This record gives sequence, C-alpha cells and structure tokens, in this order.
Amino acid sequence: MFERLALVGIGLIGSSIALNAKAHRLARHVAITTRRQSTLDRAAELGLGDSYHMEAADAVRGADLVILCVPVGSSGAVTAEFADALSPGAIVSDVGSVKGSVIAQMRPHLPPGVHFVPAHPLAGTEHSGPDAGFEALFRNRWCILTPVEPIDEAAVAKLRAFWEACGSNVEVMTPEHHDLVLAIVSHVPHLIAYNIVGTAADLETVTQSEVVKFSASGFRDFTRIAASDPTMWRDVFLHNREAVLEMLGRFSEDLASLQRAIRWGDGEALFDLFTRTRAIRRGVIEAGQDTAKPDFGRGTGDPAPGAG
Ligand SMILES: NC(=O)C1=CN([C@@H]2O[C@H](COP(=O)(O)OP(=O)(O)OC[C@H]3O[C@@H](n4cnc5c(N)ncnc54)[C@H](O)[C@@H]3O)[C@@H](O)[C@H]2O)C=CC1
Ligand SMILES: O=C(O)C(=O)Cc1ccc(O)cc1
Repeated sequence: MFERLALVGIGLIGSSIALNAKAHRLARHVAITTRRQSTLDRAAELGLGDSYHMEAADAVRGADLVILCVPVGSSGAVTAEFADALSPGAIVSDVGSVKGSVIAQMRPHLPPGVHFVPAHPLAGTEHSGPDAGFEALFRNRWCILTPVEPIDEAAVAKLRAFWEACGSNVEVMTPEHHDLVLAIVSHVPHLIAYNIVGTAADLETVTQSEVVKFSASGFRDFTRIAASDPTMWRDVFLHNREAVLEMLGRFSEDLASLQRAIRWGDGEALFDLFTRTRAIRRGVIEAGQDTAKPDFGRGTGDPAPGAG
C-alpha cells in the first residue's frame, strides 16, 4: 500500500500501527523515530520497524506516509523537526485525541505539496510505551479522519484504506465536530475517572488500601481509566479546552439535578433517568459496539444523547 511508512513516536499507538503494517504488509519499509534513545532501542528489540532514527528528518525522508504518534501538546514542535525533509506528495497524518489544536500546531510547518489528513483511532488502553502495542487494537474500532483544506480525495481514500486494513471502521467529519463529540464520549469520562479516584484516595476515613481492597466492579473500571498516561491526558485537556468546558458545564447541571432528586426523595426522576440510560446501553450492545460509539449525527444541538 505504501513504500515507506514513517512513525514519529513509538508508544502504544505507534507500536500498534507498526505491528499492523507488518502483519498486513501495509508498507515495504517502516522507519521509526522517537525522542529517547532508550525507547528507540526497545522498539528495535521488539522488531517493530525496518530502520530506527534519532533524527525525525531521517525517518520521514522518502516516506509516502508519515504518522505522528506523540502526545498532542508536542505535535507542533515535533512536526517542525522533520517538515523540511518531507517528500512532495507525502501523506502526513497523526493519531491525536484532539484534532483542532493538532491541526493548528502542525499546519504552519507543512510545505505545500504534502497532503495533510489528520486521524484519530478510537482505540486504546490505559497502558503506554512500545511494549503496550498489540496488533488487534484497532480491530472493529472507529477511526475518524478530519481532512483539512485543500482536501486531496485520493490521499483521504488511501488513508481510509490503510485504517480499514488495520480492521477499523472509518468515518470522516470536521475537526470541530470531532472535538465536541470526543469531549463528551471520551475526555469528560476520563476526567470523571481521575476525579473520583482522587476523591476516594483523599478521604481520610478510607485509606488508600481500602480503596484498592473494596473496589467493586464500577469503581474498578474508574481506576483502570484513571491509570491512563498523565502526559497524554494533561495535553488532551489543555488542547480541547473549550469543548471540554462546554460539556463539563452541561454535566455539572445534570449532576446538580440528580443531587436535588436525591435530596428531595424524587425517586421518579432517578428511575426515569436510569431507565433511559439502560436503554442507551442496550442500544449500544445491539449495534454491536461494546464501547461507546460517538453520536455522528449533526444538527441535533445535543451531542450527548440521553444526558441529563
Ligand atoms: N493511549 C490511548 O489510548 C490513545 C492515544 N491516542 C493518541 O495517540 C498519541 C500517542 O499516544 P500513546 O501512543 O498512547 O502514547 P505513549 O506515551 O505510549 O507514546 C508516546 C510516544 O511519543 C514519544 N514522544 C513523547 N514526546 C515526544 C516528543 N516531544 N518528541 C518526540 N517523541 C515524543 C514517546 O517517546 C513515545 O514514543 C497521543 O496523541 C494520544 O492522544 C489516540 C487514541 C488512543
Ligand atoms: O482505555 C480506554 O478505555 C480508552 O478510552 C482508550 C482511548 C483513549 C483515548 C482516545 O483518544 C481513544 C481511546
């Protein structure tokens, strides 16, 4: 599919892409570059690529597909390191959990003649680093493409085919819509997990060990999410600020109304909400998705179906 794939950053997502490239023969040569020598050495030990470079420019030179796989806050600085070495006609993409900010950071560095097609695989775990990757990560998961003007349809089609070969279902949308949808289905839920685990750990009457010992399944799920990479998630919140604050505002209002229902013994309000949310989960399962599928509908004015 590609002659030379350059992966810039080789953590969970970069290494999972590398394993797919090898398993499905998506590129004749996979060039890997990352910031630290120790990470590059580990990638080489794992046999993730065909060549390994400490200089990003050396990895992207001659590449027809470059995928940036670094925390979103580093996107601009890292792109500046290799932009001059990009070949005309190359497709430049990324995997960042935020699209608007990443596009704003990367675009000014990209020379005319390369095709910029940002992407976001909605697939991951709480683990990070090159050892965390696995080939099945993207299978039956969504990958969202957010092409920017001037859109090259052939480049979009090629990147779509790449992600489909990794097992993903591909959807195209604007960066703004992506950031709003992801704020409610991914970013705010992570913030809630970080917050509730922090609150539990801070309780003076509940020691840290009791939090671990008595974790029932619901709280256990929160602890898994709250174990996610601190650098990555700090960057997500700093770079999707507006959408997250908008969704948090709605969330707080809805939480206040639940608090009120509990205070005033309004069982009907609680029962009604829990009945609606149960139906949503069952709809998700019936649709064959055991993880939340974003609401790709537009124009409803309510990107959080069933919230509140
Ligand atoms: N972890 C997840 O579940 C998912 C993450 N993403 C996105 O994928 C991107 C990468 O995330 P992961 O692979 O999980 O992270 P990771 O922490 O496993 O790997 C990040 C990689 O980037 C390198 N790196 C960090 N700062 C750098 C810099 N300034 N210059 C060069 N290399 C640098 C690290 O050495 C490492 O190789 C992020 O933008 C994240 O938002 C997207 C979907 C899921
Ligand atoms: O581990 C989980 O449950 C996740 O939610 C993984 C994840 C994290 C970040 C993304 O941008 C997409 C997927």
